[in-house]
Amino acid sequence: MSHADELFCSMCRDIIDNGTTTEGELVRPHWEDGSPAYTVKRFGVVNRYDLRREFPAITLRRTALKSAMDEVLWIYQRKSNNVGDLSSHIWDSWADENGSIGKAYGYQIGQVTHYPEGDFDQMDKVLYDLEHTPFSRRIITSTYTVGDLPEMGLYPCAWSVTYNVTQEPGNPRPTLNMVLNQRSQDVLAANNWNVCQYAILLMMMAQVSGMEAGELLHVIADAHIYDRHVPLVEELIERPQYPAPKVSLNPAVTDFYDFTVDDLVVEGYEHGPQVKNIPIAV
Ligand SMILES: Nc1nc(=O)c2c([nH]1)NC[C@@H]1CN(c3ccc(C(=O)N[C@@H](CCC(=O)O)C(=O)O)cc3)CN21
Ligand SMILES: O=c1ccn([C@H]2C[C@H](O)[C@@H](COP(=O)(O)O)O2)c(=O)[nH]1
Repeated sequence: MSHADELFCSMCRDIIDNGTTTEGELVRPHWEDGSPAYTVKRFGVVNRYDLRREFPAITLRRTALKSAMDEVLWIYQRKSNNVGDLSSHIWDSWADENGSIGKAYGYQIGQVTHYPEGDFDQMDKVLYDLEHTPFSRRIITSTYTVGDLPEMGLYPCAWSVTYNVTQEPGNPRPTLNMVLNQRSQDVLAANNWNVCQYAILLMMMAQVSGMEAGELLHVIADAHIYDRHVPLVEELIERPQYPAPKVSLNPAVTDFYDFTVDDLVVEGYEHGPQVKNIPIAV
Protein backbone atom coordinates (compact mmCIF):
# COMPACT_ATOMS: atom_id res chain seq x y z
CA MET A 1 0.00 0.00 0.00
CA SER A 2 1.16 3.53 -0.65
CA HIS A 3 2.46 5.67 2.22
CA ALA A 4 0.25 8.49 0.85
CA ASP A 5 -2.82 6.26 1.44
CA GLU A 6 -1.76 5.68 5.04
CA LEU A 7 -1.22 9.40 5.68
CA PHE A 8 -4.49 10.30 3.94
CA CYS A 9 -6.54 7.77 5.91
CA SER A 10 -5.06 8.71 9.28
CA MET A 11 -5.52 12.44 8.55
CA CYS A 12 -9.19 11.91 7.60
CA ARG A 13 -9.83 9.69 10.66
CA ASP A 14 -8.25 12.33 12.90
CA ILE A 15 -10.29 15.18 11.36
CA ILE A 16 -13.59 13.29 11.70
CA ASP A 17 -12.89 11.89 15.19
CA ASN A 18 -11.05 14.82 16.79
CA GLY A 19 -11.91 17.84 14.65
CA THR A 20 -14.26 20.70 15.49
CA THR A 21 -17.27 21.75 13.43
CA THR A 22 -18.04 25.18 11.95
CA GLU A 23 -21.78 24.43 11.97
CA GLY A 24 -23.80 27.48 12.97
CA GLU A 25 -20.81 29.80 12.48
CA LEU A 26 -20.57 32.47 9.79
CA VAL A 27 -18.84 30.70 6.85
CA ARG A 28 -18.03 32.02 3.36
CA PRO A 29 -18.47 28.97 1.08
CA HIS A 30 -21.89 27.65 0.11
CA TRP A 31 -23.36 24.71 -1.80
CA GLU A 32 -24.99 25.01 -5.21
CA ASP A 33 -28.44 25.18 -3.55
CA GLY A 34 -27.30 28.21 -1.51
CA SER A 35 -26.98 26.51 1.88
CA PRO A 36 -23.82 27.20 3.90
CA ALA A 37 -20.99 24.69 3.43
CA TYR A 38 -19.90 23.77 6.97
CA THR A 39 -16.83 21.69 7.71
CA VAL A 40 -15.29 19.49 10.35
CA LYS A 41 -11.76 20.81 10.66
CA ARG A 42 -8.43 20.21 12.28
CA PHE A 43 -5.96 23.02 12.85
CA GLY A 44 -2.32 22.38 11.96
CA VAL A 45 -1.84 19.23 9.93
CA VAL A 46 1.70 18.48 8.74
CA ASN A 47 2.42 15.64 6.31
CA ARG A 48 5.86 14.59 5.02
CA TYR A 49 6.37 12.75 1.73
CA ASP A 50 9.75 11.34 0.66
CA LEU A 51 9.87 11.26 -3.13
CA ARG A 52 12.98 9.06 -2.99
CA ARG A 53 10.79 6.41 -1.39
CA GLU A 54 7.71 6.66 -3.61
CA PHE A 55 5.48 9.06 -5.52
CA PRO A 56 2.76 10.34 -3.13
CA ALA A 57 -0.38 9.42 -5.11
CA ILE A 58 -3.20 7.80 -3.18
CA THR A 59 -4.62 4.58 -4.64
CA LEU A 60 -7.98 4.59 -2.81
CA ARG A 61 -9.24 6.49 -5.86
CA ARG A 62 -7.48 7.88 -8.90
CA THR A 63 -5.83 11.29 -8.70
CA ALA A 64 -5.88 12.91 -12.14
CA LEU A 65 -2.11 13.42 -12.35
CA LYS A 66 -1.97 15.02 -15.81
CA SER A 67 -4.76 17.52 -14.97
CA ALA A 68 -3.04 18.27 -11.67
CA MET A 69 0.27 18.85 -13.49
CA ASP A 70 -1.52 21.07 -16.02
CA GLU A 71 -2.78 23.32 -13.21
CA VAL A 72 0.69 23.59 -11.66
CA LEU A 73 2.15 24.49 -15.10
CA TRP A 74 -0.67 27.05 -15.53
CA ILE A 75 0.48 28.78 -12.34
CA TYR A 76 4.28 28.39 -12.27
CA GLN A 77 5.23 27.99 -15.96
CA ARG A 78 2.51 29.74 -18.03
CA LYS A 79 1.99 32.23 -15.13
CA SER A 80 -1.58 32.69 -16.23
CA ASN A 81 -4.65 33.78 -14.27
CA ASN A 82 -7.07 32.99 -17.08
CA VAL A 83 -9.09 29.76 -17.11
CA GLY A 84 -8.85 29.78 -20.92
CA ASP A 85 -5.21 28.70 -20.51
CA LEU A 86 -6.16 25.70 -18.33
CA SER A 87 -7.23 22.37 -19.83
CA SER A 88 -9.66 21.45 -16.98
CA HIS A 89 -12.71 23.40 -15.84
CA ILE A 90 -11.99 23.29 -12.12
CA TRP A 91 -11.54 27.07 -11.80
CA ASP A 92 -14.54 28.16 -13.88
CA SER A 93 -16.76 28.96 -10.88
CA TRP A 94 -14.25 31.57 -9.63
CA ALA A 95 -13.55 33.33 -12.95
CA ASP A 96 -15.12 36.56 -14.25
CA GLU A 97 -16.83 36.96 -17.66
CA ASN A 98 -13.40 37.18 -19.35
CA GLY A 99 -12.13 34.00 -17.69
CA SER A 100 -9.86 35.85 -15.24
CA ILE A 101 -9.46 34.82 -11.59
CA GLY A 102 -7.94 38.25 -10.87
CA LYS A 103 -4.53 38.95 -9.37
CA ALA A 104 -4.21 35.41 -8.03
CA TYR A 105 -1.74 32.51 -8.52
CA GLY A 106 -0.07 32.81 -11.96
CA TYR A 107 -0.44 36.59 -12.01
CA GLN A 108 1.63 36.84 -8.81
CA ILE A 109 4.27 34.34 -9.99
CA GLY A 110 4.77 36.49 -13.12
CA GLN A 111 5.42 39.74 -11.21
CA VAL A 112 8.90 41.10 -11.92
CA THR A 113 11.12 42.52 -9.16
CA HIS A 114 14.38 44.43 -9.58
CA TYR A 115 17.35 42.80 -7.72
CA PRO A 116 21.05 43.76 -7.78
CA GLU A 117 21.63 40.63 -9.91
CA GLY A 118 18.92 41.55 -12.43
CA ASP A 119 15.16 41.68 -13.03
CA PHE A 120 13.34 38.43 -12.35
CA ASP A 121 9.80 37.20 -11.88
CA GLN A 122 9.21 34.82 -8.95
CA MET A 123 9.89 31.58 -10.82
CA ASP A 124 12.90 32.86 -12.75
CA LYS A 125 14.42 34.00 -9.44
CA VAL A 126 13.98 30.52 -7.95
CA LEU A 127 15.63 28.96 -11.02
CA TYR A 128 18.48 31.52 -10.83
CA ASP A 129 19.04 30.98 -7.11
CA LEU A 130 18.98 27.16 -7.42
CA GLU A 131 21.73 27.50 -10.01
CA HIS A 132 23.87 30.20 -8.36
CA THR A 133 23.24 29.96 -4.60
CA PRO A 134 21.52 26.60 -4.03
CA PHE A 135 22.23 26.66 -0.28
CA SER A 136 20.44 29.98 0.15
CA ARG A 137 17.63 29.86 2.72
CA ARG A 138 15.71 32.52 0.80
CA ILE A 139 14.37 30.54 -2.15
CA ILE A 140 10.63 31.13 -1.86
CA THR A 141 7.61 31.95 -4.00
CA SER A 142 4.51 33.52 -2.49
CA THR A 143 1.18 34.38 -4.07
CA TYR A 144 -0.31 35.90 -0.89
CA THR A 145 0.26 39.56 -1.81
CA VAL A 146 -1.86 41.27 0.82
CA GLY A 147 -2.41 44.48 -1.15
CA ASP A 148 -3.83 42.52 -4.11
CA LEU A 149 -6.22 40.26 -2.13
CA PRO A 150 -9.33 42.37 -2.90
CA GLU A 151 -8.67 41.77 -6.61
CA MET A 152 -8.50 37.95 -6.40
CA GLY A 153 -11.39 35.62 -7.33
CA LEU A 154 -10.41 33.35 -4.42
CA TYR A 155 -7.56 33.96 -2.00
CA PRO A 156 -4.66 31.57 -2.73
CA CYS A 157 -4.97 28.37 -0.67
CA ALA A 158 -1.59 26.75 -1.38
CA TRP A 159 0.13 30.08 -1.09
CA SER A 160 3.86 29.68 -0.51
CA VAL A 161 6.61 27.32 -1.58
CA THR A 162 10.04 27.15 0.06
CA TYR A 163 12.85 25.36 -1.78
CA ASN A 164 15.67 24.00 0.41
CA VAL A 165 18.77 22.09 -0.69
CA THR A 166 20.71 19.50 1.33
CA GLN A 167 23.90 17.67 0.45
CA GLU A 168 23.76 14.08 1.65
CA PRO A 169 27.22 12.56 2.15
CA GLY A 170 28.15 10.21 -0.67
CA ASN A 171 25.40 11.43 -3.02
CA PRO A 172 26.88 13.03 -6.14
CA ARG A 173 23.79 15.20 -6.55
CA PRO A 174 22.38 17.63 -3.98
CA THR A 175 18.82 16.97 -2.78
CA LEU A 176 16.04 19.49 -3.44
CA ASN A 177 13.32 19.61 -0.78
CA MET A 178 10.16 21.69 -0.58
CA VAL A 179 7.81 23.13 2.02
CA LEU A 180 4.29 23.80 0.76
CA ASN A 181 2.35 26.17 2.98
CA GLN A 182 -1.40 25.90 2.65
CA ARG A 183 -3.85 28.05 4.63
CA SER A 184 -6.96 26.04 3.71
CA GLN A 185 -7.46 22.49 2.41
CA ASP A 186 -10.59 20.78 1.08
CA VAL A 187 -9.32 17.32 1.99
CA LEU A 188 -11.60 15.19 -0.19
CA ALA A 189 -11.57 17.32 -3.35
CA ALA A 190 -8.02 18.56 -3.38
CA ASN A 191 -5.64 17.14 -0.76
CA ASN A 192 -4.00 14.50 -2.93
CA TRP A 193 -4.47 16.71 -5.98
CA ASN A 194 -2.37 19.44 -4.31
CA VAL A 195 0.20 16.97 -2.91
CA CYS A 196 0.77 15.37 -6.33
CA GLN A 197 0.95 18.79 -8.02
CA TYR A 198 3.72 20.03 -5.78
CA ALA A 199 5.51 16.67 -5.91
CA ILE A 200 5.59 17.04 -9.70
CA LEU A 201 6.77 20.66 -9.37
CA LEU A 202 9.55 19.50 -7.03
CA MET A 203 10.55 16.77 -9.53
CA MET A 204 10.63 19.27 -12.41
CA MET A 205 12.69 21.82 -10.47
CA ALA A 206 15.12 19.14 -9.26
CA GLN A 207 15.61 17.78 -12.78
CA VAL A 208 16.40 21.14 -14.40
CA SER A 209 18.70 22.06 -11.49
CA GLY A 210 20.70 18.81 -11.64
CA MET A 211 19.42 17.69 -8.23
CA GLU A 212 17.53 14.75 -6.76
CA ALA A 213 13.93 15.34 -5.58
CA GLY A 214 13.81 14.74 -1.82
CA GLU A 215 11.08 15.55 0.68
CA LEU A 216 7.83 17.46 0.31
CA LEU A 217 6.62 18.89 3.61
CA HIS A 218 2.95 19.89 3.43
CA VAL A 219 1.87 22.29 6.17
CA ILE A 220 -1.89 22.85 6.35
CA ALA A 221 -3.39 25.45 8.71
CA ASP A 222 -7.08 24.47 8.27
CA ALA A 223 -7.54 20.88 7.04
CA HIS A 224 -11.27 20.36 6.59
CA ILE A 225 -13.86 17.90 5.37
CA TYR A 226 -17.08 19.54 4.14
CA ASP A 227 -20.29 18.28 5.79
CA ARG A 228 -21.58 16.73 2.54
CA HIS A 229 -18.21 14.97 2.02
CA VAL A 230 -18.09 13.13 5.37
CA PRO A 231 -20.01 10.00 4.20
CA LEU A 232 -17.93 9.91 0.99
CA VAL A 233 -14.70 10.07 3.01
CA GLU A 234 -15.93 7.37 5.43
CA GLU A 235 -16.44 5.03 2.46
CA LEU A 236 -13.20 6.04 0.72
CA ILE A 237 -10.86 5.36 3.64
CA GLU A 238 -12.18 1.81 4.11
CA ARG A 239 -11.20 0.80 0.57
CA PRO A 240 -8.34 -1.52 -0.38
CA GLN A 241 -4.95 0.11 -0.90
CA TYR A 242 -2.35 -0.71 -3.56
CA PRO A 243 1.36 0.01 -4.00
CA ALA A 244 2.19 3.54 -5.18
CA PRO A 245 2.51 4.07 -8.94
CA LYS A 246 5.89 4.80 -10.48
CA VAL A 247 5.88 8.40 -11.70
CA SER A 248 8.78 9.98 -13.57
CA LEU A 249 9.58 12.80 -15.99
CA ASN A 250 11.01 12.65 -19.50
CA PRO A 251 14.74 12.89 -18.65
CA ALA A 252 15.47 14.77 -21.91
CA VAL A 253 13.87 17.99 -20.59
CA THR A 254 16.51 20.39 -19.21
CA ASP A 255 14.56 23.69 -19.26
CA PHE A 256 11.64 24.19 -16.85
CA TYR A 257 9.74 26.09 -19.55
CA ASP A 258 9.83 23.10 -21.92
CA PHE A 259 7.85 20.68 -19.70
CA THR A 260 4.40 19.63 -20.92
CA VAL A 261 1.97 17.10 -19.44
CA ASP A 262 3.24 14.61 -22.05
CA ASP A 263 6.57 14.54 -20.16
CA LEU A 264 4.88 12.94 -17.14
CA VAL A 265 5.22 9.15 -17.23
CA VAL A 266 2.85 7.19 -14.98
CA GLU A 267 3.38 3.44 -14.69
CA GLY A 268 1.41 0.81 -12.80
CA TYR A 269 -1.23 3.07 -11.24
CA GLU A 270 -3.65 0.57 -9.67
CA HIS A 271 -6.49 2.34 -7.81
CA GLY A 272 -10.05 2.07 -6.59
CA PRO A 273 -13.07 3.44 -8.48
CA GLN A 274 -13.58 7.20 -8.82
CA VAL A 275 -15.82 8.93 -6.26
CA LYS A 276 -18.39 10.30 -8.68
CA ASN A 277 -19.86 13.82 -8.53
CA ILE A 278 -18.04 15.22 -5.51
CA PRO A 279 -19.94 18.45 -4.78
CA ILE A 280 -17.57 21.46 -4.68
CA ALA A 281 -18.36 24.27 -2.23
CA VAL A 282 -18.14 27.66 -3.92
N1 LIG B 1 -14.34 24.08 -2.13
C1 LIG B 1 -13.27 24.11 -2.95
N2 LIG B 1 -12.45 23.03 -2.98
C2 LIG B 1 -11.37 23.01 -3.78
O1 LIG B 1 -10.65 22.00 -3.78
C3 LIG B 1 -11.09 24.16 -4.59
C4 LIG B 1 -11.97 25.24 -4.55
N3 LIG B 1 -13.05 25.19 -3.72
N4 LIG B 1 -11.77 26.32 -5.33
C5 LIG B 1 -10.74 26.40 -6.31
C6 LIG B 1 -10.02 25.15 -6.58
C7 LIG B 1 -10.56 24.22 -7.59
N5 LIG B 1 -10.03 22.94 -7.11
C8 LIG B 1 -10.43 21.71 -7.59
C9 LIG B 1 -11.74 21.53 -7.99
C10 LIG B 1 -12.14 20.30 -8.48
C11 LIG B 1 -11.24 19.27 -8.58
C12 LIG B 1 -11.72 17.98 -9.17
O2 LIG B 1 -12.89 17.80 -9.40
N6 LIG B 1 -10.84 17.07 -9.48
C13 LIG B 1 -11.23 15.81 -10.09
C14 LIG B 1 -10.48 15.58 -11.36
C15 LIG B 1 -10.62 16.66 -12.36
C16 LIG B 1 -10.03 16.30 -13.71
O3 LIG B 1 -9.94 15.15 -14.06
O4 LIG B 1 -9.63 17.23 -14.42
C17 LIG B 1 -10.96 14.69 -9.12
O5 LIG B 1 -11.57 13.63 -9.28
O6 LIG B 1 -10.15 14.87 -8.22
C18 LIG B 1 -9.93 19.46 -8.17
C19 LIG B 1 -9.53 20.69 -7.67
C20 LIG B 1 -9.29 23.13 -5.94
N7 LIG B 1 -9.96 24.28 -5.41
O1 LIG C 1 -5.63 24.38 -4.40
C1 LIG C 1 -6.66 24.48 -3.66
C2 LIG C 1 -7.56 25.52 -3.81
C3 LIG C 1 -8.63 25.58 -2.98
N1 LIG C 1 -8.82 24.66 -2.01
C4 LIG C 1 -10.03 24.75 -1.13
C5 LIG C 1 -9.84 25.00 0.32
C6 LIG C 1 -11.19 25.59 0.73
O2 LIG C 1 -12.13 24.53 0.93
C7 LIG C 1 -11.61 26.41 -0.50
C8 LIG C 1 -11.29 27.88 -0.38
O3 LIG C 1 -12.12 28.50 0.58
P1 LIG C 1 -11.57 29.61 1.61
O4 LIG C 1 -12.81 30.05 2.33
O5 LIG C 1 -10.98 30.72 0.77
O6 LIG C 1 -10.57 28.96 2.51
O7 LIG C 1 -10.85 25.84 -1.57
C9 LIG C 1 -7.94 23.61 -1.85
O8 LIG C 1 -8.11 22.72 -1.00
N2 LIG C 1 -6.86 23.56 -2.69
